[in-house]
Amino acid sequence: MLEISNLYRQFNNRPVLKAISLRLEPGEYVAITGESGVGKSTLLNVIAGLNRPDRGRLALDGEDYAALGEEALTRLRRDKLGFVFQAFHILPHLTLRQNVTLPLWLKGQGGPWADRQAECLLDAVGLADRAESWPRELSGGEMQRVAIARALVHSPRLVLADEPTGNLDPTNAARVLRLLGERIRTAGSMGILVTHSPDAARSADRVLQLTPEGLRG
Ligand SMILES: Nc1ncnc2c1ncn2[C@@H]1O[C@H](COP(=O)(O)OP(=O)(O)OP(=O)(O)O)[C@@H](O)[C@H]1O
Repeated sequence: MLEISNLYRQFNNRPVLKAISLRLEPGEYVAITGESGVGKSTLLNVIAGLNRPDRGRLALDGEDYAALGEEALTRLRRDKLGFVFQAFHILPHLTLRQNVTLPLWLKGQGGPWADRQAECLLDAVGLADRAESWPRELSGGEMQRVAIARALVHSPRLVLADEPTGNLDPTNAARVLRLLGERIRTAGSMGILVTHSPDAARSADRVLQLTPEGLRG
């Protein structure tokens, strides 16, 4: 379960996140929409433990972030989170298969089994025949699909996806949204999708609106 209560975060004395509360049960998948600059990416970064809140409680499966040092937070991120960033963060010196396998390597799960998981995910995002390609050979949308495959390969407890269909055509967007929803619901994990797209938001179970006053919906 993800529990967020009364979270605040400001930058240079300017409040960005104010009184944010959210509770996600296993198997739940929500979309967060809201105006540009309202703090959606900041909220995902705080939930990912990449950014500490100024106030408020944040706990994943009962583990309170405030009680975790940097090393423990890194471990939580590695073991329990799958993150699709707006700037994909695909490693240029690894092939697509290696990029997608990376979260499994980091958990100490390498070898043929891990390769098969990566191939399965690359297939699911329509890139089965590109496993040995290098990131420099990819289009923006292909890169985005690799990032989604990598975020899901280790069956994380919580998937955080920041505008994951921003660079995709309607067919691939629908494919990726279906994959995200299916994986989260069948694995009983949790998902937060940040998007400006009403179509993408509708693919989640609930749509929440981030406003300067908090999360509504
Ligand atoms: N490290 C930082 N230092 C200072 N200000 C920041 C920092 N990170 C974010 N902000 C500010 O916080 C506000 C929220 O940014 P954020 O990227 O979370 O918005 P967003 O809702 O995701 O926007 P968009 O929909 O345009 O991607 C912005 O005004 C941004 O300038």
